[in-house]
Amino acid sequence: MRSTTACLLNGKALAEKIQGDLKELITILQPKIGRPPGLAVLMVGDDPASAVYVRNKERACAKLGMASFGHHFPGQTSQTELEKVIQELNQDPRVDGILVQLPLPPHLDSVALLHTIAPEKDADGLHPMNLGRLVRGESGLRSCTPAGVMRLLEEYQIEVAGKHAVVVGRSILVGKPLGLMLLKKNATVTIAHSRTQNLAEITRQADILIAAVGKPQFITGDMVKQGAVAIDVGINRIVKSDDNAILVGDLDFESVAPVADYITPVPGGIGPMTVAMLLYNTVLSYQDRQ
Ligand SMILES: Nc1nc(=O)c2c([nH]1)NC[C@@H]1CN(c3ccc(C(=O)N[C@@H](CCC(=O)O)C(=O)O)cc3)C=[N+]21
Repeated sequence: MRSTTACLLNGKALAEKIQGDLKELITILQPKIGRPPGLAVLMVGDDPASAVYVRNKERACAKLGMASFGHHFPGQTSQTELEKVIQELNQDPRVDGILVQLPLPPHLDSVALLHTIAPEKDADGLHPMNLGRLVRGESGLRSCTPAGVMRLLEEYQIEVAGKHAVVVGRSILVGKPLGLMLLKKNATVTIAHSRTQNLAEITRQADILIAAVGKPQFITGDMVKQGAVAIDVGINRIVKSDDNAILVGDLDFESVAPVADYITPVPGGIGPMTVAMLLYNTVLSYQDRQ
């Protein structure tokens, strides 16, 4: 047994630093451009977790001097109506970034909606044009959560080239784009998922292990190699026996931290980085559209 525990990758602190830098950049750009950057956030229905994230995003915008345009629709809003709103936002000169909060109610076709967003305003990097650029290794707007993971690794000067990165989870929001970003940085990438056989055998090979499965405390210490970098993308609200709710990740922090060299906490890890990268994308598109 080692007596040491992993070094914490402080996403909250880095997110604050990034937002401070963006605020300064906005102060310089705004007199030239004549308006602040604007982010439109579309939310459909009343998922309480989504409502919290949307509020966080709007608060962060306000702190930076950005304009946010919140569009909250009832759960039964039609595809056609949402597409119409997105088309108007595409044309709206005050709007630099458009984000459709996922997941959407099941009657809506989220892929078709994401296709409606103008690629240059696609703050979430989920339009096929931006995903295609990512596949080709070209520059473009990048999905916020995976971009946040890469930025955090960079900040702590964690070597990616040549390392074995194992991403657990294959979602379009995180797993797939993150696999491509790691590949671009010359990692050897494995994407594991719910149908992977002998998962622990594979995760134990990871120099960099990323948990993005959406299952609370799913990855335990015995699945992690000594000295690995453990990144937790999960955010799960669980209710304890005393009825208090707490946030936990997809990593079992207690058992992973003693084994890993670096670990991200939840909260305070990748969550705040996601918000910072969303604001970063919006400011990039603000700068580029002039
Ligand atoms: N189109 C789309 N893009 C997204 O980026 C997107 C989405 N849909 N749907 C939902 C998920 C979730 N998400 C989070 C953002 C910030 C925190 C965050 O700030 N978390 C804080 C704690 C927040 C709390 O206390 O609940 C932390 O980890 O420290 C968490 C989760 C973005 N998502």
